[in-house]
Amino acid sequence: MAAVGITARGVAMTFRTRGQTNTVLESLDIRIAPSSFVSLLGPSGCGKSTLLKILGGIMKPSAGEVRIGDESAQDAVRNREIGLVLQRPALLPWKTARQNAAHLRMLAKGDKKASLAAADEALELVGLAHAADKLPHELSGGMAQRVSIARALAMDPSILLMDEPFGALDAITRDAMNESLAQIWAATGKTIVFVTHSISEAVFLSDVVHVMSANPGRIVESIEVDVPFPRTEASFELPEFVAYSNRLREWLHPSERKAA
Ligand SMILES: Nc1ncnc2c1ncn2[C@@H]1O[C@H](COP(=O)(O)OP(=O)(O)OP(=O)(O)O)[C@@H](O)[C@H]1O
Repeated sequence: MAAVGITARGVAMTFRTRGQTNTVLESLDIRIAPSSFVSLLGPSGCGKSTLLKILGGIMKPSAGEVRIGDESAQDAVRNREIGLVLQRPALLPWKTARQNAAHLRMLAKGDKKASLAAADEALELVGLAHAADKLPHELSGGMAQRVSIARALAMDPSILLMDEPFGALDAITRDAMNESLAQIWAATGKTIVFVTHSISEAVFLSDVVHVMSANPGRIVESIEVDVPFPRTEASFELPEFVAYSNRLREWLHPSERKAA
């Protein structure tokens, strides 16, 4: 499917639980360009995951409107335009990597042969073709997460939503996954919305980083990251990479700025 953009206007989200009202998001506007890589960065509990679900039509906001391309968010979900990758890969333990990668597409479309072909292509893209016949217990954490990315890609969504997909991985694996994801993005041109706590991950991957603050969650700054592509390990050393990281750190840890 062709990549599309997302526009959200006046989004608010209030949860009511056990008589308590919690306004998590308020008066939030965001515009995400087709084929862009956008990160939502902010402290724990500021509403990143809630915003991600609203942008992907998975959760209905209390107020405001979300458009995905020229459709309502609900229509985009119905038309299976949204791919989702979460922190835990949640693979079916009795299915091979290939069968897991094909699973959602098979459920959605019922075309076994085409689903397995799409899974093979997606596994190739995530660098896991050699492990297609392995069962989940034979995969490392990074490999399992690659399968979950392949599972989302096999659906050929217009938008890929990723909620801290590498948060449970060790630092070395995480760096490798980030390099792979940058390559996948370049190869597919998908619109990717990525939730993270990590400043360096956000700068490395994104062309726009939206910084969120808490209580209620708002976007306080949107930074276009003008670091040349393709980004590699060497990108971390570039003065502009360090400058963007410092600027984001000041937003996230204002007390450090005052103390400095
Ligand atoms: N379904 C829900 N019902 C009630 N409250 C919710 C629900 N989902 C989220 N919340 C509340 O909304 C707030 C924001 O949660 P959210 O998961 O969006 O934050 P986050 O920035 O992604 O956090 P983290 O980085 O820790 O994952 C939290 O206070 C959370 O308790």
